[in-house]
Amino acid sequence: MAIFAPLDCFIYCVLGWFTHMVYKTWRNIYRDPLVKIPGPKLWASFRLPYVISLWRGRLVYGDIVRVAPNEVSFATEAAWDDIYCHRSGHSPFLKNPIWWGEVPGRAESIVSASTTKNHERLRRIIGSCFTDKAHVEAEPSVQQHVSKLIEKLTERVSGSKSGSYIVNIVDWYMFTTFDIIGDLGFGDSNAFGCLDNSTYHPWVLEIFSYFKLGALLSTIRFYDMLAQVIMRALPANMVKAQEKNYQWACQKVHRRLNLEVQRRDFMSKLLPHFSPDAGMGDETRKLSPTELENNFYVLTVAGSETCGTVLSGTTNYLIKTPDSLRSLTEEVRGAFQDPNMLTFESLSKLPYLNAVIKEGLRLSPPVGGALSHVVPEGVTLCVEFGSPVAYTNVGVHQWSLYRSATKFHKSTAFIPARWLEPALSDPESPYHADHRDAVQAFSTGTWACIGKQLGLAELRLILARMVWNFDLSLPVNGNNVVWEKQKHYVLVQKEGFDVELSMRSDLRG
Ligand code: HEM
Repeated sequence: MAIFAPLDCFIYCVLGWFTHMVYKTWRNIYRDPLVKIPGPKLWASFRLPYVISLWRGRLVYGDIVRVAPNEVSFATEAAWDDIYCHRSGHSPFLKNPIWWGEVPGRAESIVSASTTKNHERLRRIIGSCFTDKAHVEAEPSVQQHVSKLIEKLTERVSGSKSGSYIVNIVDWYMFTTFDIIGDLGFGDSNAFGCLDNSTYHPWVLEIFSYFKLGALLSTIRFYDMLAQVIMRALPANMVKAQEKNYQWACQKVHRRLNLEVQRRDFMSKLLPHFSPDAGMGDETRKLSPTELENNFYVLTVAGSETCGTVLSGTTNYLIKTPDSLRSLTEEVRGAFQDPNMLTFESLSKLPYLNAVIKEGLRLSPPVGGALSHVVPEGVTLCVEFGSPVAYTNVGVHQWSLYRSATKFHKSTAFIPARWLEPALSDPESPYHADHRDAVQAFSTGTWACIGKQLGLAELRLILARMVWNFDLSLPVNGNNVVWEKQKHYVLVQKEGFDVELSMRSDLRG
């Protein structure tokens, strides 16, 4: 009987692995059902180039691109419906579990629900926080925090000898959006106290660091064994800090749960759907305590960072396109003599403000990369490229779609007019043929943003109050940021930038 020495065994293993890799690469490039889909051969051969690109915070571009052996990124309007909307007679394209893996000890949330049934159930329950009635009831809280933002900035501007004050506006927007969500979510108008203290609450800062870390760790899940090793090797203090961060939010939830007050916040809407004894496994059941905790955690993050990004991006473009800023300022000031007249309802009717926001969502979507879903069996997608591609990861790449020169005239320029007359109805307008329906920054279909109405109302109110109260400009010596040069780790890694604020001349005291 031949006995292999350990060195021989090792060499045979390496040779075997090498042969397997060569075969796999050859098959990925020449025999895979996705071979007809355009994309760099290297990316089609291995997942590593895609992972490296994500690690570097860079997004990939192209209309339909095979970005990894089993992943295709779409920048086409049709893909919105194909991937994210219910298609009669077809199974749904479920979320890619790589990005929404289970966290041990936590119940599923609306964004991580692994089955359609549980997602439907959670969406129905959480939807009670976002009805038209809930929207009206949320307005006083939102108004209160936006007024505080203006008050704090006014103090700074009026206290400055030069008559103007330079602020890192990203921070101030984030202070505001987190304070709003802290109030609506935890029923505590000072849950984070960012505006009052003019600084980030430590919990918020920690959350920011987890965005990047979470995205990086998710990419490791593409390599199952490596992921297991790395997850086990994570420093204990890091894991502990993350758990502490989560527990802080849970405590806030329980504090609110025990408050015997009538508040028109998210909890007041969820209480009828909550039961401390709710068990698992029954799709009609009420929210259990751990579900309540995790879903509040998700709402807090989903409802703040996103709005902060769009406000920051839109302002960044506005201060660099003075004509747009002037038109917006004139519209808002011309429509309202008093800041109390700026309401959810009245602002929803301002054409230029809404065009500015649409353009802001186009050029600074909070989730720029593709929201990855998995193709179910028996479904065809992008038929021009061949056979059905079951189990392929697919998603609409918002950043590529919205900046595509074939879909938008002067696609990288900030032009609110593309959303208004005459662009809408005049075929002579260079913007008439723009693919406006392609812009779905809130996503669409089954998993679309449940907080869209609230998000839009916040964007309108904050932007409108800013230009109603202040003259905004790009400071000569301030910290500037080119929005499109920032890195993306699923969400935009926002760098702060400065805006110069001065009181509008007729309000100077
Ligand atoms: C400008 C503001 C916002 C933008 C652009 C935005 C964008 C998005 C996008 C793209 C998704 C889809 C995510 C996915 O498929 O995984 C989403 C989902 C979601 N958003 Fe928003 N969002 C915004 C504001 C808000 C606000 C204010 C809230 C709540 C307070 C919120 C709560 C949620 C929730 C709970 C989901 C998950 C929905 C589901 O899976 O059924 N969002 N949002």
